[in-house]
Amino acid sequence: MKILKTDQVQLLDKQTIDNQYISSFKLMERAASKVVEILKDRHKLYHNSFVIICGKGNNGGDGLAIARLLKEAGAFVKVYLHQNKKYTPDNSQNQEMLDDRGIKIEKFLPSKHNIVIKKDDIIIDALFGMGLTEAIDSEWKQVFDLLNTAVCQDRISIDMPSGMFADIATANDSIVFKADMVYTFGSPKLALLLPESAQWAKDFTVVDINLDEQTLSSFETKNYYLDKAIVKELLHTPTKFAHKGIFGHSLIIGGSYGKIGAVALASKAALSIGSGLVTAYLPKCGYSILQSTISEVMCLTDNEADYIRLFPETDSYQAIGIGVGLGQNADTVKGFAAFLKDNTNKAMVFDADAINILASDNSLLKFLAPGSILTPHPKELERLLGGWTSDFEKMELVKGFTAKHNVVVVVKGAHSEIVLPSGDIYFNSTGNWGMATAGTGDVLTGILTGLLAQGYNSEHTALIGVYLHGLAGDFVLEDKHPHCILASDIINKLSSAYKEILNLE
Ligand SMILES: NC(=O)C1=CN([C@@H]2O[C@H](COP(=O)(O)OP(=O)(O)OC[C@H]3O[C@@H](n4cnc5c(N)ncnc54)[C@H](O)[C@@H]3O)[C@@H](O)[C@H]2O)[C@@H](O)CC1
Ligand SMILES: Nc1ncnc2c1ncn2[C@@H]1O[C@H](COP(=O)(O)OP(=O)(O)O)[C@@H](O)[C@H]1O
Ligand SMILES: [K+]
Repeated sequence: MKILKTDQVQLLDKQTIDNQYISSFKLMERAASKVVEILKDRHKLYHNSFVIICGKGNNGGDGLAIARLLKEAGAFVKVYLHQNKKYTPDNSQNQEMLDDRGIKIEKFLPSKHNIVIKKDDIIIDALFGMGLTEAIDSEWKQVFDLLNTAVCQDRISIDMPSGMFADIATANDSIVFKADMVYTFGSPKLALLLPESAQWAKDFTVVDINLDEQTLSSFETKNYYLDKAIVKELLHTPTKFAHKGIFGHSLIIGGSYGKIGAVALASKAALSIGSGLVTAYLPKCGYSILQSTISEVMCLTDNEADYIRLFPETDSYQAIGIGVGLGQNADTVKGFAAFLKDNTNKAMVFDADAINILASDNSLLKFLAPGSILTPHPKELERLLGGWTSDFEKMELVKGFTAKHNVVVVVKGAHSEIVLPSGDIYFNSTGNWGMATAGTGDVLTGILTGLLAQGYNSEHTALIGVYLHGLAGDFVLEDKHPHCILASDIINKLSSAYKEILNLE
């Protein structure tokens, strides 16, 4: 799914109105009724009251329409409207419709408001949406302070949390509504996908309002929301004559004393995603552990007992994943550098300490084979690139890195960002906070290595792998609370993830 910029969203709204022969009022009504349908699932309409805070524009118009539809559905609503000289036509029309139905609108000024929130209320923020052009003025502070601190049942924003920009950074000290849930129209807005937005948007749902497909497909974008449709297109379908040679041989290099489990997880994940054969290369101390943990994985050991000094030959392998549990012993670091220089044509998956070693010696970066995949979590990324002042700046830095070194970087997180050498970024849509637990990154390394072994190119590998990893994590929630997820549970659900994408039972 494409992630659109503000001007594209505005054009798309306009084209939808033209091409579907509907009025802008009708489109607003469609948007409002979709939100009310979703609200019916989120809340028992009769149990709570909705306090709807509306602005002067079409975001406020949405709020007014939602108020009317909620009232018609039997909910108790209280409507506040920013007092203004001018309202958009659809906003005014919705005001009239509320008047006609005897639904009272309380007007307020930002500097002098009469808004009251009670503990059973659900706040709906419809003050500013995609029309936000500048940071909200300090005269609004007391309104937002009240809305953000009042004890209530739920905080919902329509389209965007008011005060938050959709595709540029919002300063940390800005006046912004803090939403538990954002119902955003058409496509996810870029800012909603970035970790720094979590302070204002805990979660979001994309509300499909049937915007014009033809216009949508004509838009250019560098940013995508990685969804099932994209991944389904990329998956290969093996024939009945397939043999394990076709599915490739993966090599997982890693492990040090006390960190053999990381290699076990990555190796098992590589096998479980479909690699034909998997060999693990680890220090001697890992031999018995690995062989007794996973019967299907072959094992090669270094001469050292507790860490890796000499790295293996790679000719027999179609894919290599390196770094999990590796450690940074001086001999390991030396061996790793030599190994990189010997394999400048072999695209690999780099994780954990492999990334840390690259970060501590930038001169090694030039030896990365084109098409390599690096999977840093934010701390590792910081070591690699230095700091950044906002997530928007971070994206630009990563794009510069992937273009310069011709590699794919997966910035791991809630919406892991897959950054391609072209500068295209795919934000993952699967996964949950229960995956923030030991070893889940090792599982991802194994998945990516196993996909590379099957002949997927690096870009497709990263897209498929990150999506399936998150989806498998979501399947674990069918029988476990997020706190109880173990990395190995994710491996066990890879089959469900594959089946879901291919619509198999
Ligand atoms: N037909 C359409 O175009 C549709 C629009 N929709 C809604 O319309 C919204 C966009 O509406 P608008 O373009 O009217 O804009 P908004 O309602 O988001 O903002 C209202 C107005 O506030 C002003 N403004 C911007 N920044 C301000 C600031 N810092 N302080 C004070 N005033 C400021 C601007 O003049 C802007 O037009 C979307 O977010 C969505 O909620 C939906 O109803 C779907 C259909
Ligand atoms: N809040 C979250 N929502 C979804 N996925 C998450 C979340 N937090 C972490 N993850 C995923 O969990 C994995 C964690 O990887 P990593 O930090 O390397 O863990 P480890 O080093 O323990 O293996 C990544 O794939 C990341 O995208
Ligand atoms: K809003």
